[in-house]
Amino acid sequence: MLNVTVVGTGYVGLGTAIMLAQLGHQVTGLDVDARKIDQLNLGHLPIYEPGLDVMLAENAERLTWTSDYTSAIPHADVIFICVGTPSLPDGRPNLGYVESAARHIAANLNGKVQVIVNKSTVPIGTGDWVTRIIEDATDPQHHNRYFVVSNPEFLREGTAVSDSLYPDRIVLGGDSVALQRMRDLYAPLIHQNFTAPGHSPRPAEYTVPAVVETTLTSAEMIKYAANAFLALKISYANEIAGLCERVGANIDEVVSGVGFDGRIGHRFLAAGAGWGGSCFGKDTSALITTGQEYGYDMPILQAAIDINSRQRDIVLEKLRKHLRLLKGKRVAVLGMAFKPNTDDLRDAPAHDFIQRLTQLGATVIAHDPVAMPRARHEWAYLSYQEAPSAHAAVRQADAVIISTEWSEYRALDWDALALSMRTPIIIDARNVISDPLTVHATIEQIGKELPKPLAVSLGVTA
Ligand SMILES: NC(=O)c1ccc[n+]([C@@H]2O[C@H](COP(=O)([O-])OP(=O)(O)OC[C@H]3O[C@@H](n4cnc5c(N)ncnc54)[C@H](O)[C@@H]3O)[C@@H](O)[C@H]2O)c1
Ligand SMILES: O=c1ccn([C@@H]2O[C@H](COP(=O)(O)OP(=O)(O)O[C@H]3O[C@H](CO)[C@@H](O)[C@H](O)[C@H]3O)[C@@H](O)[C@H]2O)c(=O)[nH]1
Repeated sequence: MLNVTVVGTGYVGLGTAIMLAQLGHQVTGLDVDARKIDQLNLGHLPIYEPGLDVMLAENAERLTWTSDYTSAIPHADVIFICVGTPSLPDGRPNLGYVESAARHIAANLNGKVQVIVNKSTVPIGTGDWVTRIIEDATDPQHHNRYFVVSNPEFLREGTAVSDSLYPDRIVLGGDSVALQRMRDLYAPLIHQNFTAPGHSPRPAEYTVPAVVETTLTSAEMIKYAANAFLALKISYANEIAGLCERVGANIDEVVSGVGFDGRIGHRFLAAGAGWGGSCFGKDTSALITTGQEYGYDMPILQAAIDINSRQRDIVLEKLRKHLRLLKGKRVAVLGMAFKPNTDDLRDAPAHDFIQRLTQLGATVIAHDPVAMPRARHEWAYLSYQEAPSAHAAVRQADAVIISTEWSEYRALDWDALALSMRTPIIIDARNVISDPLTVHATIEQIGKELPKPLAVSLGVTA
């Protein structure tokens, strides 16, 4: 058992802290946001992440929450930095939170061997920079006792529990002494000999994670290269989807046929409204700006970003094709979170849809199964109305955009919903309607040319 402190209790910090407690470690979670710490001390999770609340309760005796660096750092064998690194306007990550965390950590180190782990996604070279911050602030006699490691995080929101407990790989970059401590820390995960929680059992096909040990620099690069490749894959699927629409092919059939090639695979080829979230946009931009700093263009990544932005325009164009003038129209937006099973609204396509529709004079009625309370604060500057259910959002609407593929939207009786609309125009930007030909509505999906709609009761046809 090791003493661990996790600095930053957002999506990654919470996942990390609670996972490490599940492995048997004694963990302190630290955040400067006192409201989050108060909530955690009451046993409440400040984010929505399926299964994490149960794991928090199950491991309560191994978890402590605080905002106080002086009590959280000195006793820790391993200190994780999990603070945010949001984009600056020029695309570079804002390292102010990392710097502040590093300075506070440095001021409270204890002179014994301690490992500081960068889990935040940080530009290449940040590990060395954090080392300098620590060395500048500490007694030179102790410098050979403090080690900085890069251990990037690969969890996805919505599946953070299983991604943390059953990862594909653990990437560890740094000096050999520090990596030995990291292997000790992760031993139950590496050998998969911890007690798995009942609500997230080990998947039958899962064995053990690969452990990839590298230099600090390579570990930092692995994180960006992985995210950029996933973003690229989705943009590629969206680009092919556009051509499918023009030549009469069907993207689902195309992806199915392409993905059976083991070199390509089926995952991350779902065409739709494009990628959102806090990572892909930020990390592709960061990689491009790193390239620029070294005089090296990265045109493939720029194309992935451009295609992703165009994809949001394409969704709105599909709407305007049928609705023409938006002024005075009532448009329902189903799904506000950037993906299902999270309340995270960062870079969600729905944000752009709501903003642009209201700018064009439409009234927007939005619904999300879990993200509406968060949107009330974070999107307070947008003018939309909330609906208590998907049914209520769609009733008497002139059109609906499905912007997030929540399973509850897949399960809706779309034919009945279409009947409740003023004009049944459905822009299914996530291809959730499995049998569009049975719905009496004008339906647009991504990457498919749908036959003419069934007779539409209120007269709008394609
Ligand atoms: N969200 C994801 O799915 C994901 C996955 C992998 C990697 N990452 C990376 O992990 C990092 C964290 O992302 P996140 O989504 O958890 O961010 P987040 O915004 O949800 O959480 C960051 C937390 O850090 C706290 N914080 C800021 N400055 C602090 C300081 N000086 N001391 C203590 N706490 C401080 C904030 O109050 C906040 O609670 C980012 O670099 C991100 O790119 C995120
Ligand atoms: O085939 C696909 C798969 C995803 N998406 C979209 O892509 C975005 C990102 O989805 P996902 O990757 O599942 O969610 P994140 O939680 O953002 O996770 C990504 O970003 C994290 C932060 O770096 C990494 O840790 C993860 O490995 C990486 O998958 C979402 O808007 C999805 O709707 C698609 O459009 N098509």
